[in-house]
Amino acid sequence: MSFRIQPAAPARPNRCQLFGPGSRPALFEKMAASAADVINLDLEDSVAPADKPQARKNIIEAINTIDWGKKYLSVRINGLDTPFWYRDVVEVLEGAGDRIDQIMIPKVGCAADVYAVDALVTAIERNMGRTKPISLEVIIETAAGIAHVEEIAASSPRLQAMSLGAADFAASMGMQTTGIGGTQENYYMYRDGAKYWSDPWHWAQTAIVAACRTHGILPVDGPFGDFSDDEGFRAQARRSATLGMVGKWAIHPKQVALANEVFTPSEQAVTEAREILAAMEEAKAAGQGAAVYKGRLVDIASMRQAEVIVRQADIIAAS
Ligand SMILES: CCC(=O)SCCNC(=O)CCNC(=O)[C@H](O)C(C)(C)COP(=O)(O)OP(=O)(O)OC[C@H]1O[C@@H](n2cnc3c(N)ncnc32)[C@H](O)[C@@H]1OP(=O)(O)O
Ligand SMILES: O=CC(=O)O
Ligand SMILES: [Mg+2]
Repeated sequence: MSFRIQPAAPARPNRCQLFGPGSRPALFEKMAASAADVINLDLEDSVAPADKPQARKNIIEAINTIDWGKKYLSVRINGLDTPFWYRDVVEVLEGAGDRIDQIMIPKVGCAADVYAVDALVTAIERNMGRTKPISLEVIIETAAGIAHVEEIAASSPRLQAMSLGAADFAASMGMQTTGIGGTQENYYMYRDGAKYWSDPWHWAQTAIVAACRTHGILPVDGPFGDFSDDEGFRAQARRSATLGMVGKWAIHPKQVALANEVFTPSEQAVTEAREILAAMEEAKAAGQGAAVYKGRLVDIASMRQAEVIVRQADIIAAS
């Protein structure tokens, strides 16, 4: 227990983050027309080193000229272990005007990584007289990142979201797989001649969710590489939603509808949540802290659970 009240995460929809390489400007209009809540224009791993300068120019032009509607607009910079990141921040923030909302920092390994970017962003904002603050999101995708996840979650008031990056995470951890998210063939229990697949991403996801929820940050599931496997994507996304994550990346446009489907609470779930709240209001009016709803116990903790679902639905409805 703690006397501190857990801070709420930002009240904006973050069901799907659609990625596109900064070196493929032909995709930008399509990204803007998609149903993703968040757009991530990439300067990092989907852009070859020689293309980084042109990708920055493409992104700046796109931010300034395309109608992005209500989308939350984020640019993924290069990691702090590269010579590219500072120019990414300076050029994009100086060139992109007020429409850009967020900078995504990949491969964050400690709180000081976020501090360094925060310091640079703050200096640029002051120099430009920018009044709308830039927010930050980070990717946990290294052994150091997951080892320091809690201090990273606490690192900056600008920090709004944290994703698990399954591809780099697997590489950094030395995992014996080239699969990006989802079921891994060799990660199974064996009994009586049958295999039971388990979830190798589970513990990293729960560590991220706990750190995020402690500090009022949106926990997000990262990429699912096999974009021809809709059911695999759905299963991964449903596990993430059940664990407390609010959304998932799309690395191909066909994944956007799948993520929106999973991370939008169903009508049935919302109705049930509202009925639980009503049942508990009735119970409270009768001086009771517990009640029976559809044959099962509900009490004041059930109200908090129901409120999570109602809040998600309200945020989406208001967007
Ligand atoms: C894994 C670790 C990470 O860091 S993931 C994040 C970084 N990676 C990325 O940003 C990659 C994003 N995705 C892509 O670059 C492309 O979707 C890849 C996977 C290469 C596939 O491209 P392509 O072969 O063109 O796909 P396709 O022919 O099936 O496309 C069908 C229609 O959809 C379009 N499309 C493609 N990608 C996007 C996208 N990211 N956003 C919006 N639209 C996209 C295509 O242009 C094509 O459109 P049309 O039907 O021809 O009009
Ligand atoms: O950046 C994402 C990843 O999976 O790696
Ligand atoms: Mg990565």
